[in-house]
Amino acid sequence: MPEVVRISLRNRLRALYTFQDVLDRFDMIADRSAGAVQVRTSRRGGYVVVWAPEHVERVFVTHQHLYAKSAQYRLLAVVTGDGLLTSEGERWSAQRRLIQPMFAKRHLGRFAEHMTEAIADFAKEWEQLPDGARVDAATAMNRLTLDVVGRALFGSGLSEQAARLGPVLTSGLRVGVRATRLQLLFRTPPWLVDAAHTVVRRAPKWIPGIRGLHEVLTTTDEVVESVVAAHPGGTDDLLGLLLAAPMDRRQVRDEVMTFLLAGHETTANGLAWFWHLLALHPEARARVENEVAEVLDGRVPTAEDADRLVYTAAAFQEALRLYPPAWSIVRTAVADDRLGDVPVPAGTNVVIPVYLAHRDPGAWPDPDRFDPERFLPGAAPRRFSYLPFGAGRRICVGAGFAVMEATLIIAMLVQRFRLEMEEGAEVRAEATVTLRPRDGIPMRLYKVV
Ligand code: HEM
Repeated sequence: MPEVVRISLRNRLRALYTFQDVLDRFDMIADRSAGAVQVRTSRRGGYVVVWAPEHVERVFVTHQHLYAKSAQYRLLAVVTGDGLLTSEGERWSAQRRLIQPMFAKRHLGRFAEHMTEAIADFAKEWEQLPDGARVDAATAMNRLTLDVVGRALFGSGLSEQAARLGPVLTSGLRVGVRATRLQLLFRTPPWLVDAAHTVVRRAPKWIPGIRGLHEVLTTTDEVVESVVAAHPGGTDDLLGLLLAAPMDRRQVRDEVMTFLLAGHETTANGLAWFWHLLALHPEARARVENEVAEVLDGRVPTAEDADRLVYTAAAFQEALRLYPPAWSIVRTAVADDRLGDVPVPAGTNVVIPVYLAHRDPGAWPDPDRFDPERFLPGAAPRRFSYLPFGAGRRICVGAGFAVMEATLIIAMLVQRFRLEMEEGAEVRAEATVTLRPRDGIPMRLYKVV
């Protein structure tokens, strides 16, 4: 008999309106052993949660044709249009073929310069602060990663434009969180999700929530259009590569929005958790500091250096294990299937709780312990138990970009600063679109030179 977990209407409403910690619910599910459970939200409604590696492989790889991206992505498409993250079928494969080479190793090397310029500017600001100044690592990393992705996209000349988008993207994400919860908890019919596009663009602004979304859409459209118009073309930033590829302006706009949205909050949250973990583990911190000093000897790092900072990159990957920014990934079955004992009729949402897979004691000995050695060369994590970037053909196209970016950020900040946790600070994870620290990561900043 498949495991069945029931969730009452009262709890669903609480989850929707109070952002009550969904992770607690995951812990409850984790007590079950089969790695696949059915969650009932009403007599007929519900979803399936799977985290055993064989089920994860089936959904993402061997039977991926039976699973489409869930309707929550269609909601996101209100903002990102037909970008790589939200499109499906032929359109998606054509775009993936064009875009994947832009994230190839040889281009990453060129992005590294934009990255280190952005990090150096950010470090200059921190250098102005008095020793022991209080900083929120989460807000700081958000600002920095938006600048990094903005420069990689538009080149350094247009990076202030990306900064204008910061607050707008944050409010867009907030609306997205509510919409996603609603969709998962109440099984919104697909026609209603599709209608959301028209409703949001045409509805009167006085309706609660609509004004915010209108602002997100108009500001982003305006900024992206002005940046595309001002771009000289023929350059090797991402926008230059997109403009040189055979795609129309609308598609370029959608991909720019996709990179901005998919490429900054995730990396920022991964880094925020990294600084928190590093401050709690002085031994690991000493190893990172020593490696950075040995490999760089005080220099600005290059893309090749990022490859040599193996312990530093491993520590970041370990932070992504304990606090995966994409804490769950959802697919919708397009035909009937079965995952172990659990029947999956067409139309069912299948949730892969990445957070749970990353703390499964069967895959990770002493799973709650921060141990970067798990990712050093030679250590082989169990397949389909490490999913910070997803898996299969829809795996994150920016994974290499993100790991290089994080490694460069860590190296350049460790060269100049040491971050300690603020005394008495309480840090709590909150599962929204990304897994973020609910009240930030309050830290104290000390200069090391
Ligand atoms: C630590 C940082 C990051 C994390 C944790 C992350 C996570 C993910 C995950 C889990 C997916 C798969 C979603 C699914 O299968 O439903 C994904 C897809 C994607 N990510 Fe990332 N991401 C990160 C950084 C980036 C960056 C820096 C970029 C671009 C500059 C980016 C662009 C994308 C795009 C375009 C997709 C869609 C790929 C496709 O469907 O073909 N991501 N990301």
